Amino acid sequence: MEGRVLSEEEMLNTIRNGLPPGAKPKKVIVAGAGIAGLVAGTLLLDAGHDVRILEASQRVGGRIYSVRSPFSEGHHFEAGAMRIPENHKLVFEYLHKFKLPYNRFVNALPDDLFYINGRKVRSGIYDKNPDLLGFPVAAHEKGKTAENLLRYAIQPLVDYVNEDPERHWPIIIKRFGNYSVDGFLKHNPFGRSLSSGAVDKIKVLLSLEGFPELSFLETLRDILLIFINRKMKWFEITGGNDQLPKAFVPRLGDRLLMEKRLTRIVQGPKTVTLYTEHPTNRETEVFEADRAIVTLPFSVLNFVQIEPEQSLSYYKRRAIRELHYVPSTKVGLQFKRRFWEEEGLRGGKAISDQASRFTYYPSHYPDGIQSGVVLGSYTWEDDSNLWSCLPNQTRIYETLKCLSFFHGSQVYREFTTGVSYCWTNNPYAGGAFTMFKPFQEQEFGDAISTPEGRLHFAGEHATKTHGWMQGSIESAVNAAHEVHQELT
Ligand SMILES: Cc1cc2nc3c(=O)[nH]c(=O)nc-3n(C[C@H](O)[C@H](O)[C@H](O)COP(=O)(O)OP(=O)(O)OC[C@H]3O[C@@H](n4cnc5c(N)ncnc54)[C@H](O)[C@@H]3O)c2cc1C
Ligand SMILES: O=C(O)C(=O)Cc1ccccc1
Repeated sequence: MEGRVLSEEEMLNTIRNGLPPGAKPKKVIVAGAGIAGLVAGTLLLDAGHDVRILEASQRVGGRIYSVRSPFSEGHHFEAGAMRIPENHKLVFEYLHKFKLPYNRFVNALPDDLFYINGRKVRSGIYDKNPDLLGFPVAAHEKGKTAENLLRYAIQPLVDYVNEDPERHWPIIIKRFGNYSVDGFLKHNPFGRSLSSGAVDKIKVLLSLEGFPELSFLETLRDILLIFINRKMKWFEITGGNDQLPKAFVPRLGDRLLMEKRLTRIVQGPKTVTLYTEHPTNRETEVFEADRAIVTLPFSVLNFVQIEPEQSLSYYKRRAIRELHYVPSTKVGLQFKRRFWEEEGLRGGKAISDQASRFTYYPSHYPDGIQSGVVLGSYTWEDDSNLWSCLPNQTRIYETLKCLSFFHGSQVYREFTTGVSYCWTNNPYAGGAFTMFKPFQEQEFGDAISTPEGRLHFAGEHATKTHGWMQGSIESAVNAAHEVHQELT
């Protein structure tokens, strides 16, 4: 990201101690009350600026969304952000700041269930005999797990980055930013090409199946280097991740203005003006400020008129038009009894080549109850598009059908209620998170976060940590520093 190179230590220090003193107070409008808007707004308010946050919906949190209805007994399911890797220090800094309790999110177990190519195998058994799943790999690829095969393909790249990440990542992006997932694995630039069967094995087992045409480097950075790290510990906020965005509300009070959908921005010589509309009664309002921080996903920002158009650079306007948003659908199902635990699944997951793809079992539930909520299906990209065309009840029925392949007909007897959520259909998100397509990172990656006139930009798209709460917080701290230090 050009112009914003705060180190992790500087960002942690800002969260702990606030923005540096002495800046001239400004009128600041923040568009969007997701975690990025809440962080940026609170930091600037605490530093003495006159802040308002405009949010289109009726809740804070955006893509952090703990769904509690129609579940009973204190249950919920995470329609958005569900797990926090231990190295996402900015997220934990806020969990500690707000004294929010958190517990382990059990991302993988040796008892994880695979139901692939018509074969049902436990993860631990598959590790010992990777050919059990029947992928048509080449002779020299036999006996290797999906992780082994991936590590073989990416090791020269990983070694080069690890030599000097700061200097080498930009070189890697220039050299390999045009590779897709399929392209890099099947036409490997290091002479380590994999067969189609081996690439399919990687995509099905390492959750890349939805991403074949996306930027390989992006999937490497956002998914592979994190998810294949078996030593990584994962966490979740006990009782629901929405407690994090909600924790900002008391400090913001009436500076948080809900049901104000941003429709137009006009940049003037001395001020910036934001126009909003009430989502239902269409009442319009006007807000003028010295600076504005836009945290809307670029997907939905396409519906906001920004004037004069030339006040945005060509590359920024192109990024807003072209940046890719990953579709994602989740289905949460409540059961009377946590039958999966009898199969060793206290947390952990099931991976299938059925439409459900990924299933996650609860790592935690309210004390003293027998029931449990399972994330029955979690899909991305093309896999999610299969579900977005279905009504809620059909999604629930189809997910139960997939789960019955793992757990038998008891799933129907134990099922009590469920709900699904499709981010493609959310008018304030337009998808789950950003991921670059080939070439996009080199062509306009740096333009995403750069300020333009009196407009600043934050959100998960405005970092290189796409798809994580950590990325949103990184971008928010950087944007808050930018606005704070501007002289006018
Ligand atoms: C399915 C899914 C799974 C995920 N899993 C994880 C995970 O496990 N761990 C993790 O760390 N992260 C995960 N993430 C990513 C994480 O949720 C996001 O990176 C983060 O919440 C984004 O925050 P944000 O503030 O950048 O954007 P958002 O949360 O999208 O906030 C933008 C806000 O702007 C509002 N808005 C939109 N349009 C307008 C408008 N016109 N006017 C006014 N307001 C508007 C929206 O309502 C929203 O509140 C996941 C996301 C999804 C969708
Ligand atoms: O952990 C998850 O489920 C996420 O959605 C995080 C993520 C971020 C970027 C790519 C894929 C998944």
